[in-house]
Amino acid sequence: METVRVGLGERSYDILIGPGLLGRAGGLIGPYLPRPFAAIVTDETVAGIHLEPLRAALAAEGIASEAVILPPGEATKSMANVTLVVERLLGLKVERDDLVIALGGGVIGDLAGFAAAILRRGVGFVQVPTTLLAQVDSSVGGKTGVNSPHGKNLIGAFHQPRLVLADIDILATLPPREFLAGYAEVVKYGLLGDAAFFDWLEAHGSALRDGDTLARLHAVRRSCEMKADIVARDEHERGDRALLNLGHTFGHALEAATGYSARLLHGEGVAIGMALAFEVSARMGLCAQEAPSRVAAHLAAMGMKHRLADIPGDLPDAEGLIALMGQDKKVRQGRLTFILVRGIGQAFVTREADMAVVRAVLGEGLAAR
Ligand SMILES: NC(=O)c1ccc[n+]([C@@H]2O[C@H](COP(=O)([O-])OP(=O)(O)OC[C@H]3O[C@@H](n4cnc5c(N)ncnc54)[C@H](O)[C@@H]3O)[C@@H](O)[C@H]2O)c1
Ligand SMILES: O=C(O)C(=O)C[C@@H](O)[C@H](O)[C@H](O)COP(=O)(O)O
Ligand SMILES: [Zn+2]
Repeated sequence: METVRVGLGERSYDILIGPGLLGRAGGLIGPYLPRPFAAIVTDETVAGIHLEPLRAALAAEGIASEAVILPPGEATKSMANVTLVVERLLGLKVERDDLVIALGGGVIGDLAGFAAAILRRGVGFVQVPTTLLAQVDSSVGGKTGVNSPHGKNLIGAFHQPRLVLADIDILATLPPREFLAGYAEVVKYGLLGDAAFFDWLEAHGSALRDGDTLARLHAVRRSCEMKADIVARDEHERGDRALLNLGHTFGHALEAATGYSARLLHGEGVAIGMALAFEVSARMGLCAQEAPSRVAAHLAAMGMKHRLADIPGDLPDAEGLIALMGQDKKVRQGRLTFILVRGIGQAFVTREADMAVVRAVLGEGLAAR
């Protein structure tokens, strides 16, 4: 088992990464519980595979548990479900000092974390991420929340978990499409700040995809190290943390345009958004033209969606997509913020993107559909 520490003063916590952690959950979570009880929030798909092993591991250490089970999918991340979860947790008499366990992907982690943040004005929670995306990204850093009809993640709170348990073995049951969507956020770390990690992913991405445990362990650990470092520097996204949003200004607009449906998973939108951010950067003369080609080549080699043409069904035109970006949380004084690049591993945050270039890149991508 490896440990990555998120250094946030009195809100610091450990990310434990390794195989077989779910079976040890009772022993690992027990020390954080004031009484032998935990409430678990999960979704139907994850519950069918991993809930009973978790409950058995807790019971083995004398910890009783109750579960709240939601439907799977991005549409679950709504205020209606926050209300439902909070009311169920209150019904279970979850106390201020109890812990909520989020067992699932980013949808469950974001929603359960937000429910914990507002329950009795804040109870603690533990992340047990079950997707690659959640292990490398959403379970770390304390961004919790849900979508609004106005846009992605617009309602939420910063609420750090007390502990993250990333069991690598759990990824064995993840469908390939979900694995690749999570892999987009892994690639993001290389592209935003670690060119050597991107080199490593080019060499080992297929082994990782095909189930190599050591490769998965390395990718999850390196991703968590990078995220922990950025979050410790800028917990509330006043500056550098926005680097973690590489590809997301585009990606979130695409998710809104596809109705938060199975047409486009979050990670798929991020992969396409990163390819667009690299293309915009090259056209603005910020980076060499080889950079977007290299990014697109790796995403394609992994079998990932990486072009607007890869999204099924209708999409708004370029103006429509730019209008959707208007609700992005990084908008300041009406100006869009983009994460652009000077090369692989050299991302930066800017409000000076050339909107004519953005419009042209979107227009060409849409025309190729
Ligand atoms: N808070 C953050 O910092 C942050 C970071 C990145 C993404 N996110 C959010 O995360 C969400 C996406 O998360 P996600 O990609 O994990 O999606 P998800 O939570 O919808 O999970 C993907 C699908 O896989 C299923 N699943 C989960 N684990 C499984 C397993 N081990 N075996 C089989 N099936 C399994 C789920 O039931 C679901 O159908 C988005 O809402 C995104 O906005 C948040
Ligand atoms: O942790 C962060 O900060 C991120 O930006 C990570 C992203 O991968 C993630 O999708 C996050 O939820 C996006 O945040 P938002 O503030 O743009 O909604
Ligand atoms: Zn993301």
